[in-house]
Order: sequence, then structure tokens, then C-alpha cells
Amino acid sequence: MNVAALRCSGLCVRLGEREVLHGLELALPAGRWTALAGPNGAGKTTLLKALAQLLPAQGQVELLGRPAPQWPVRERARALAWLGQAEAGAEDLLAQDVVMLGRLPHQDWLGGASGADHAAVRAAMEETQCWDWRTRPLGSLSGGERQRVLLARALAVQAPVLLMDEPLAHLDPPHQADWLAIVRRHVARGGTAVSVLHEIGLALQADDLVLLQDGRVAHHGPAGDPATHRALESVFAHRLQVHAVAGRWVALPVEER
Ligand SMILES: Nc1ncnc2c1ncn2[C@@H]1O[C@H](COP(=O)(O)OP(=O)(O)OP(=O)(O)O)[C@@H](O)[C@H]1O
Repeated sequence: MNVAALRCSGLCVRLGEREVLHGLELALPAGRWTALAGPNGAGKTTLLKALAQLLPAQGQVELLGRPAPQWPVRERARALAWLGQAEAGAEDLLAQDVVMLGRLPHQDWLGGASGADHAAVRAAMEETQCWDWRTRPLGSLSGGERQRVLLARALAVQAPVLLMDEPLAHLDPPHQADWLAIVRRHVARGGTAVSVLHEIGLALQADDLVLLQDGRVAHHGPAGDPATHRALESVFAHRLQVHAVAGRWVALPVEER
């Protein structure tokens, strides 16, 4: 049986006065790409952050079979890479220095960047095609260019588990396709990818879909499974329909009558 890269049990999160996740039970298998989808406000970002230990939560979270609190911080930072939604960055930092931040968990406090760190930065920037503007400040880049730098920072960690919230924001279709290829390579190497995606057509390209609704898991299953498609239509109140087009699944919005 496939080992869970991430597992949560009894996961509850309160934000302000409200409980937004209500006792989630999930096991996300290693070596696969899972997309989180669901209506606005369903709790996708909150779940991703709770899995990454970025906000306080009740219940248990396990990363690669080990309870999250038992991970030494630097070791966990090498095991799990994070790409957040609309991240505010240090606008004056050069793109290559932003990507180098992904190497911090690998560096000694006083040692500085090694040859391996520089090689990892270059490989990640070439993979997301942003090496050419490595000496430009982050604040001077367009939305899509910036997103590719932030993706490169996450890739430079070389972590087995990659969590991404809206990774396709600002990316044009060719770069969305490149992102799909990056995720598939990561998974082919045995890595795990978990991403929140609003583009349901792209979420349907994942291995598995977790559908959230009102802070609960409405469905978890293979993205190509008809039962997943029915659940997808249901969580979106039948305002979308899943169709097969040219050997792929696509989701089309349904207009209100
Ligand atoms: N800081 C906060 N204080 C109170 N409630 C919050 C806070 N942040 C988020 N929420 C609420 O928690 C719920 C879940 O938010 P979350 O961002 O996880 O949803 P989401 O599924 O990612 O939504 P979207 O598709 O709109 O990005 C929403 O109802 C949101 O209004």
C-alpha cells in the first residue's frame, strides 16, 4: 500500500470566531499529485496551511509518517516546500536571491551558499524559465514572471513534498503546461505534490482530487473516476459539468436558466 506523504486526523482550525475546518480525516499518498478543489471559502487554503504547519490547528498532522511536532524545524523545511498565494515578497531582492531563500534549510548558519546551493538555484530557475532575469529585482517583474520565480524558490528546496496554493496564478497557457510538466517530473521522481487549483480543468489532470465543502471533505478519489466527477458537479451545485474532450476531462460552467 502507498505510504501517506501527509495525513491528518481530527483536524480542526479556528480563524477568528469561526471554526473553518471541522475534524478532517485525510491521507494524501506519496508519489502522487493531489489537487484540492471546492467552492470559494470551502477551506482549501486553510487546509493547505494546516498541513504545512503554517497556522495553529487542533488534531494530528503527519508528514512522511512522522507526527509534525516531532520534526526538527530545519529538517521539516527540507522535507516540505511551500508556494503561497499572492505572496508579498521582498521587492528589492534580486530574483536569484529570492530563489536562494529556498536553500536556507540546507545551509549552515555561518557557511553561506555552497556550490550545490548555486547549482540548485540555477536548475530551478531554468526549469521555470526565469534564469534570464535572475539579476532583476522581484518588484520589477510582471505577475507571471514573479510567480515563476516563487515557484523556482519552492523547487530549489528539493523537498520530497511540494505544497502549492494557486500556483497557476498569472501564468499564461504555455507556462501552465510547463507547470504541469514540472509537477509530473516531481511525482515521477517519487515526490508528492499537493495544490489548490481553481481551474477545475487543470485540477482534473491531477492523479487525485480532494473536494472540500464547508470545511469538510466531500470527496477524495482519482481525478479520472466518474464518482469524482459526480461529486465535483455536486460541490459546485451543478453549475459545472465534466465532459471528455479529446481524451481529457474538462469542466464547463453551466449557465443559470
Ligand atoms: N483570518 C480569518 N478570520 C476569519 N475567517 C477567515 C480568516 N481567513 C479565512 N477565513 C474564512 O475561512 C473560510 C475558509 O477560507 P479559505 O481561504 O481556506 O477558503 P478557500 O477554499 O481557500 O477559498 P477561495 O476559493 O475563495 O480561495 C472562509 O469562509 C474565510 O472567509
